Order: sequence, then structure tokens, then C-alpha cells
Amino acid sequence: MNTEQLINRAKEVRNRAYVPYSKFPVGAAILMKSGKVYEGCNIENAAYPVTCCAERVAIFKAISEGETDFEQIAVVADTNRPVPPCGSCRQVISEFFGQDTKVHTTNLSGEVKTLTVRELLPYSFNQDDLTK
Ligand SMILES: O=c1ccn([C@H]2C[C@H](O)[C@@H](CO)O2)c(=O)[nH]1
Ligand SMILES: [Zn+2]
Repeated sequence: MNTEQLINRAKEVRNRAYVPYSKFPVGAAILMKSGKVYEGCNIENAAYPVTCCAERVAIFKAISEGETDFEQIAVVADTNRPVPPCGSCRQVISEFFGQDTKVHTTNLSGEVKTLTVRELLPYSFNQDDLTK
């Protein structure tokens, strides 16, 4: 599975987004070190803040299956620039992914901007900050 194929998986799952409110479907696909792929789409709610982003759906699916070795993630939406993950997703990505792991942000025009987790969320609050 190469990056292009992973992006295509993200595009496919984007079609299953539940977005009656924003009408802004997003897809995410994660390649695990095991070779397995987890996909996620955004799932909205009439109580707007209950919404879960595509990235977090994919991450939580992997974690709930006992998979923790994340290799890379691709995210896609129909945006003018490669879609930037929101702050909450950056924090969750930073919790579970290695700091050098690649995050491919993309759009339907085919633009790809690849960042490391560190670049996506510098100076992040993490586990180590909880103990002095
Ligand atoms: O990276 C992103 C950015 C936004 N959204 C979702 C949340 C909401 O359903 C809609 C509009 O913000 O897009 C994602 O899933 N991922
Ligand atoms: Zn998000």
C-alpha cells in the first residue's frame, strides 16, 4: 500500500460521511505498521459539538481493535488547499502517533501536503507534562 493508494481509500470512505449539517464530507485512512488499513469519515449530530472528525473515527477504530502501531495517515476533503486537521484531531494524533510519523493532508484537486506529527502540532501537551 503506497501513499496514493492510501489517499484513494480516504476518498472512498469520504463518501460515507454523515454530514447533513455542514455538507462537508471528510475521509481519513490510516496505514498501520501491520499493513492493515483503518478508515474513518466525519459523523455529525444535531447537537453539533457531538460531531466526530474523520481522523478521530479512524484512530479510535484502530485503538479499539487493539492496533497501536500507526505508520501514516491520509486525510481528504474538497478544499482549496490540502485540508488541515482540526486542533482536537492534532492532539489525538499526537497522543498515538510517533512524532516523526507522516500526515498526508490532501484535497480532491490532487494537492498533497505531507507533514510530520511534530510539524502539525509543535510544543504539544503530552503525558510527560503530567509528572514533574
Ligand atoms: O480535518 C477535518 C476538518 C473538519 N472535519 C469535519 C468536522 C465537521 O463534520 C465538518 C466541518 O467542520 O468537517 C473533519 O472531519 N476533519
Ligand atoms: Zn478534527
